[in-house]
This record gives sequence, structure tokens and C-alpha cells, in this order.
Amino acid sequence: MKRIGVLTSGGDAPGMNAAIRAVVRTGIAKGWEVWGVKGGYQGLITGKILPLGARDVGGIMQRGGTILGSARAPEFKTEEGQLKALRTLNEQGIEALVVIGGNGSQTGSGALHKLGFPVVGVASTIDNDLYGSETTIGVDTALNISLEAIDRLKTTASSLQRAFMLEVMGRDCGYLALMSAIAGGAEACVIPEVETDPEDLAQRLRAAYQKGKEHAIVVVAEGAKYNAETLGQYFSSHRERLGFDLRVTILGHVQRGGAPTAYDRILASRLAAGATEALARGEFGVLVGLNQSKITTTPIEVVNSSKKEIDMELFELAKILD
Ligand SMILES: Nc1ncnc2c1ncn2[C@@H]1O[C@H](COP(=O)(O)OP(=O)(O)O)[C@@H](O)[C@H]1O
Ligand SMILES: O=P(O)(O)OC[C@H]1O[C@](O)(COP(=O)(O)O)[C@@H](O)[C@@H]1O
Ligand SMILES: [Mg+2]
Repeated sequence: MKRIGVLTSGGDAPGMNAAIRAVVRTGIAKGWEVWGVKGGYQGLITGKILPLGARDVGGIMQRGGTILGSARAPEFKTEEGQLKALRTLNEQGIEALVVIGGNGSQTGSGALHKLGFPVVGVASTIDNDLYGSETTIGVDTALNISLEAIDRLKTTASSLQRAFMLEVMGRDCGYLALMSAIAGGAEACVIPEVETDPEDLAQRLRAAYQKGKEHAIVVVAEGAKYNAETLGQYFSSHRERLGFDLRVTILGHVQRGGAPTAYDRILASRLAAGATEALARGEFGVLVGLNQSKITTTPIEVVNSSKKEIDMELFELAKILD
């Protein structure tokens, strides 16, 4: 192997830069050239690719986002787009590709693998909805951002005896909401994986008020059937139902911004190093992930045909701890 490529794809996740840095530096240590693709699969289609040296990735680990840029690239979902991407790789003499991204991106890497191109995926998304890695790059930072929001909301909530609906990201997955609720000591949690009856939720908030709580925080996953806004509207005309006055906060893209935590920097460095190791072994078509504290590989077809489930024991724990 002489030359490999690396790209970041889908939603950016804090820690992606640490992963790029580790791919470049471990690749160079193996005697390879490492080329970076700009703007995810879209850059592969349009031929935006450049060589990266060890110094080009200096001073990036502490930065959020991705220096290579990312994209949602619908054209790559078509065979025509994939063949264009393949042409770029062949024209530039790239012999293998590292794809740093989430479930959509790894579906894309699976497509390249099927077309016979050597790929290795690195598990990276704030949503933690990717099978094959217990946690993914960006999750820890995103959780800490939720926590800061909860801690701040609690101070203003208790000053005015209010309830807050805090909506967090996660697409169709309730992981971020559930873990934020446990770590932040929220009074309730609404996730897509569990049917929520707004009346039951009202009952829980009323109970919190009657217990003498000065505030109530409900963490709502953006993908839940009733999101924060609909729940807020549902309750707003019924103050007496809750005891509390109610406000809604939607965290939005703040969730993905800013510097990665130490955990995400280390995870990203380890997973990316695991990716170049896999390439060196000639192990292609796999996702590099973290399982039981070890760096593992899982066949990309298994990753893309499996669903990561929420641990319902944690949901029960969140209820007991409220
Ligand atoms: N079914 C698919 N086939 C091929 N490529 C896909 C597929 N789904 C997603 N991708 C590619 O992966 C990119 C990123 O996926 P997306 O779901 O947006 O983010 P993430 O990888 O973070 O989950 C998409 O923009 C597209 O280019
Ligand atoms: O940044 P966009 O395109 O508005 O998309 C928002 C989505 O991206 C995410 O932040 C990350 O999702 P992906 O990892 O699947 O890209 C989701 O939590 C959220 O639903
Ligand atoms: Mg995704």
C-alpha cells in the first residue's frame, strides 16, 4: 500500500479532527501517503482531494467540527454518484479509504466495499445510533453540552418555580436524551423508543411539584413522537395541571459545537489508529469501534443490517432517580 484517503461525512462530531490527525500520523508512520477528501462523499464525487502531511494536522485536535469539511451528499446514494467517486479514487491512485462518520456514512462505505474498493469505517456520530461500537466519536462531548444546559436551566427554573422541556438531538435515537437525563438529574425523559402519554407526563410533573420540588426538567429527544414544542403547547394552557409554569428550550446545533472532551479525543485517536492497523492487515469492509474497552472491527454488512438498541434498564434507572 502506498497511498490512502480519509474523509469525514454526515453531521460533524467533536473529535473528528483528532481522528483525521491520527489517520494521517499513523498512516505516515507506516510509510504511506495520506490524502484528505474535502466535503465528505460530495468531495469524492467532484475530485476535491489533497495530500496531508504530519504538520497539516497540527493544532487541530482541540477544535470542534472537521478541518476536511463534511456534507450530506444525496448524489452518493445513487450508483452513478458512487461510480464518480470511484473514478476520483482511481485517478488519484488512492488504494484504500478511511470513512469517519455515522450510520449513513457507513452505508456509503458499505456501497464502496460492494463495488470492490477497500474501505474501513471509523464510528463517529453524536447520536450513538451506529451498531458495532458501544459509543461513537462526539457522544461524550454532546452529552456534556446537554449537561451544561440542564445545570443552567435548573438555576433559572428553581428561581421562578418553573418546568423546562429541554430538547436534545439524536435523530431517531433516544440515547443522548436518556443519558443526559440520568447525568443531569432530570425529572423525566421522553424518547422515541418508549411510548409517552402526555397525561402520564403531566402526572409525573405534578407529583414532582407536590413533593416540593422547585423545578422540573424534562429531557425530550428530538425524534420522540411528542417533541418539546408539542409537549410545551399541550401543557401551556394548563398551568394548574402541572403546578409549574413551563418553558421550552431547544438545544439545536449547539449540541454539536465546540471543543471535544478528553474522552472524545482519546476515543478518536484510538479508533483512527485502529483503522490504519486494519488497512495494514488487509482487513477491509469493516467498522472500527469500541467494545468492552477494546478496539474492535465489525463487518460493515453486519453494521448496516443491525440496529443498536437502547438499554431499557437505564430508562428504568432514570425513572427511579428522578
Ligand atoms: N443508503 C446510502 N447509500 C449510499 N450512501 C449513503 C446512504 N445513506 C447515506 N449515505 C451517504 O452518507 C452521507 C452521510 O449520511 P448521514 O445519514 O447524513 O450522516 P451520518 O453518517 O452522520 O449518519 C450521506 O449524505 C450520503 O452521502
Ligand atoms: O445538521 P443537520 O443537517 O441539520 O441535521 C441534524 C441532525 O444531525 C445530527 O446532529 C447528527 O446526525 P448524523 O450523525 O446522523 O449526521 C442529528 O442529531 C440531527 O438530527
Ligand atoms: Mg446518522
